[in-house]
Amino acid sequence: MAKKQDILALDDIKLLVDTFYTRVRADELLGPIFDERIQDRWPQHLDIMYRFWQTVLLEELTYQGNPGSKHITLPVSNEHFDRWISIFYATIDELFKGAKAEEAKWRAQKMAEMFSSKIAYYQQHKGTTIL
Ligand code: HEM
Repeated sequence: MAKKQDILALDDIKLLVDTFYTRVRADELLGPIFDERIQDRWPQHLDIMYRFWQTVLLEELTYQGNPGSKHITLPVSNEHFDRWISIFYATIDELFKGAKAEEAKWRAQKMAEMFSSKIAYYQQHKGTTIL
């Protein structure tokens, strides 16, 4: 197998995103939640996620959006975020190695913590957001 490299270009981002969401869709816990919300918009979702990670990791500013608002009403809890993070980390570690690969895991973990606390607040306060 070829030696693992860091996430350096858009093709690397596409490989990461495609591999990760193929696994997410096949996962019995997360797959139905994504499919229920995204339905037939998977090509668009993948394109948004290429842009998101391109902006975060490569500093090429192609993503504009408000990810928090897309997650707040999802029927998820810590269990779902733990699964998301575990699939994401495994995908990164299998495909890449280096500073950007570590940064991707760190960023995802921070966003998971933020989404998870906002969602918990929303669920406990009958639909009030703190966004
Ligand atoms: C339980 C965990 C998660 C679930 C179930 C989930 C689900 C979703 C779904 C269904 C969408 C599409 C929303 C739509 O188009 O209507 C989405 C978008 C997105 N997610 Fe997540 N997500 C999770 C965790 C995360 C984490 C940890 C990150 C951090 C990198 C993340 C980043 C994003 C971004 C950037 C978008 C695009 C928002 C936009 O349209 O601008 N998600 N997520």
